[in-house]
Amino acid sequence: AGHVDDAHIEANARTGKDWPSHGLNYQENRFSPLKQIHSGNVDQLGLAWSYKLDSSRGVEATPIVVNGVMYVSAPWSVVHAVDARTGKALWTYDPQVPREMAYKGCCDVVNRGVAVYKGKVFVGAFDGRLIALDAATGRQVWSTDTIDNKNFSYTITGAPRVFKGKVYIGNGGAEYGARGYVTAYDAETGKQVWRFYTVPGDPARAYESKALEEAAKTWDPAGRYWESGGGGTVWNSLVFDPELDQMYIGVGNGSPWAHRKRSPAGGDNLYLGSIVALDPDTGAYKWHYQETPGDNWDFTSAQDIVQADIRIDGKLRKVLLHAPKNGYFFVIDRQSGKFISARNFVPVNWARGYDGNGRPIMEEAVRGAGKAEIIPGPLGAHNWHSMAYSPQTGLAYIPAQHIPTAMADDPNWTGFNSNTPGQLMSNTGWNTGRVMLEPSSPPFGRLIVWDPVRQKEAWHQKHVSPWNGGTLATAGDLVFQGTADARLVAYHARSGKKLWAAPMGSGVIAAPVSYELDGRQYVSIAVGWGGAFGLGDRVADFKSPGTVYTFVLGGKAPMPERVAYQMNALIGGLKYDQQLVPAGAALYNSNCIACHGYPGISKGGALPSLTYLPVAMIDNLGSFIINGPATSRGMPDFAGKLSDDDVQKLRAFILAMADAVRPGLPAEKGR
Ligand SMILES: O=C(O)c1cc(C(=O)O)c2c(n1)C(=O)C(=O)c1cc(C(=O)O)[nH]c1-2
Ligand SMILES: [Ca+2]
Repeated sequence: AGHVDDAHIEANARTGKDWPSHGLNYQENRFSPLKQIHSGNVDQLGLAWSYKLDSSRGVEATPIVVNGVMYVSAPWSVVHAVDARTGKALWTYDPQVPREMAYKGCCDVVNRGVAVYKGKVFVGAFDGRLIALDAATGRQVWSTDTIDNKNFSYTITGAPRVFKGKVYIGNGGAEYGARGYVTAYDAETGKQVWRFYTVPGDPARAYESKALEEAAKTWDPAGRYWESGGGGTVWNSLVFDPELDQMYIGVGNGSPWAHRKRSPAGGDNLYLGSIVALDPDTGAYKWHYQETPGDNWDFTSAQDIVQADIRIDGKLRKVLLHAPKNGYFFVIDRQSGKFISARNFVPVNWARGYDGNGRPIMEEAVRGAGKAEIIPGPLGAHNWHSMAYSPQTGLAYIPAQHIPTAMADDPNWTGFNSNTPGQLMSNTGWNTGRVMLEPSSPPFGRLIVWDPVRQKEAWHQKHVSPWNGGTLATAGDLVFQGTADARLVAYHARSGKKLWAAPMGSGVIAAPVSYELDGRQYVSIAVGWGGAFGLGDRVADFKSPGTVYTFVLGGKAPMPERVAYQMNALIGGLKYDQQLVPAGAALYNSNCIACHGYPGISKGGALPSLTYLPVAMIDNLGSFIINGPATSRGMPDFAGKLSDDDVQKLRAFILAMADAVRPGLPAEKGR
C-alpha cells in the first residue's frame, strides 16, 4: 500500500485496476472502467473465495483493494486485511470499542470503510478515535480522539478520506444532539491541521469563522440551539476535487429535529442539509448550497456526493450529483455552488418542487406542529447506501426507498435531554423534540436509475423491501446491487434487464467493488444485515455472520453455508392489562423503537423483535431491561430510567401488538 497517494488514485481512475479509495476515484462515481465481465458473460460469474468477518451486526464497508490486498472494516470498527487472490487473512485490528458505546450511536455499530495512503490504513473507531495502522502489519501507528465535547454523543461510522497528505473525518451524533464539524489531520503524525464547524455555537462566544457569523443570522437564539448542539454532523460524505482544489462535505440534520424548538422564529439554519465547499488545506469556507432549509425531519445531506462533467443545454458543466434524504435529485455547479436543477426521484409531500433560485416550495401543512406523515420518511428516499454514476450511460443508480413515519412536535419538550414518553428514543438520550405517530403510507425499495440531464427516470427495479445495498456501475454495461432479500444482482446498465444473481448470507446493505488482479476482473461485496432500518427489521430468512464474497468469471469455489434466521413464534397466551397499552406504546417509542422496530409488524432484524421473544423472556422482561445480560453487547441499561410499572406497561404493549397482528377472530385474541 506504500504506493497509494494522490497521483496513484488519479492514475488508477483511468485503469480501475485497484479500488484505492472509498468511491473508487476522487469523483466517487463508483464506475469501474473494467470490462472483462460484461453484459454478455456476467452469467458465468462464480465464487472465487469468501471470507468471514466474524460479526453479527451491520456490515456497511466499501472494501479498499490495492496491490492484491483487500482492507475491509466490520462492525465495531474492526479492520481486516485479506489476500485478494486467495481470501486468506493477513491481519486483523480490533480497536476494542467499549460495548456500552453502542447506544451512543443512532444506527448500529457500523463502519463504512477504511482509507489507505502511503503505507497506512486509517479507520474511524465508533467511539470517536481516528486510528492509523501500518498497512503491512496492522499495528497501530497513531490514534487521536476526534471528539471535542463529551457532553454530546459523538461517534464515527463513516470512512475517512485522505488527500493532500491529510486525513479528513466527520462524526455522527445529531439525533442525540451534537454540533457538527469536519477535521483534517496530518496523515503522518495524526496532528490536527484544521476543524470546520458546520453550525454556529453559543452566540455569547466568538464565532469560529466568518462563515459561521453568516450562518448565525439564519438561527433564532431564542431556541438556545447550541445547548443541543444544533446538529449538522458530517457523518458520511466528504470528497476531494483535485481539478478545482476544493472539497465538498455533506452536512446533516438539525439537533433537535424539531425546527420550531431549535429556532422558534424560523430561519434556514445554515449549514444544515447543505453541501459546503471548503479549502482542503485550511478548512476555509468557499460556498454552500442548502438542499433542505430549516430541516424538520432528519433530512441529512450526508448522502454520497458524485462529481461529474456533463453536457447541459450544449455546455459542458462541472457538476455535483446528489440524491439526499429529502427525495430530490440535485445537479449543482461545483465551481460556483449554484443550483442548476432538482427533481423528485420518489413521491414527496414536504415540498412542491424547487424554484429557479434553488429554494424548495414548502408544503406548510407538513411542517406544522401537529401530526403529519412525512414522505419520504426520516430514513430518507436515499440513505448512505452509495450511488454509482456511469459516464458511459450518463445515468445515476440510486438505491431508493420509502420507510413510512408520522410525527408531531412534542409539546412537553423542555430543551436538551428533555425526555417524555412518545418522544423518539428520548429516554436513551435522543433529542428530537418530536413524538412518533402511526404512519399510513406504504413502504418500498427500488433501484431508481436517473438521467441527471433530463432530470428523469430511465428505468427502475422494484425490490421487496426498503434498505437495499449501494451500487456499482462498470464499463461492461453492468450495474451491481445487493438486496435486502439476500441477493447480489447484476442488471444491464442501460436496459435494466436482470442478467445474473447470487444468493447472499443475509440482506445486503453495502456496495460492491471491482478490481483486476493477474489479468482477471473481480467483483467483491461485504455482507451483513443491519444499520438503521436493519437493526429492527428484515425480509431475508437468513442471518449468516458477516462475510465478504468475491466473484470471478468461471469461479468454482463453494458458496458458504447460509445460516437461517432463528425466530420464536409470535408471543401469546399471557395475561395483560389493556389499560396499560397506550402508555406502553409511548414508552416503547421513547426507549425501544430505533433498535427493535415496530413490534408485531417487524420480525426482527440484527436485533430481535420483542413480539417474537420466548415466553420466559417476556415474563421476566424487567431482568432484561434493567441491568440485563445484553448490556455487554451494547444494549442500554435502563436502571434508574424505567420503573417496574414502566416495564409492565411495555410488556402490555408488546403483548397487545402481538395480538393485533395475530390471525383469527378478535374474540379469540388477547386471552
Ligand atoms: O445525524 C447524524 O449524526 C447521523 C449519523 C448516522 C451515523 O453515523 O450512522 C446516521 C444518521 N444520522 C441518519 O440519519 C441515518 O439515517 C443513518 C443510517 C445509518 C446507517 O448506518 O444505517 N446511519 C445513520
Ligand atoms: Ca441523522
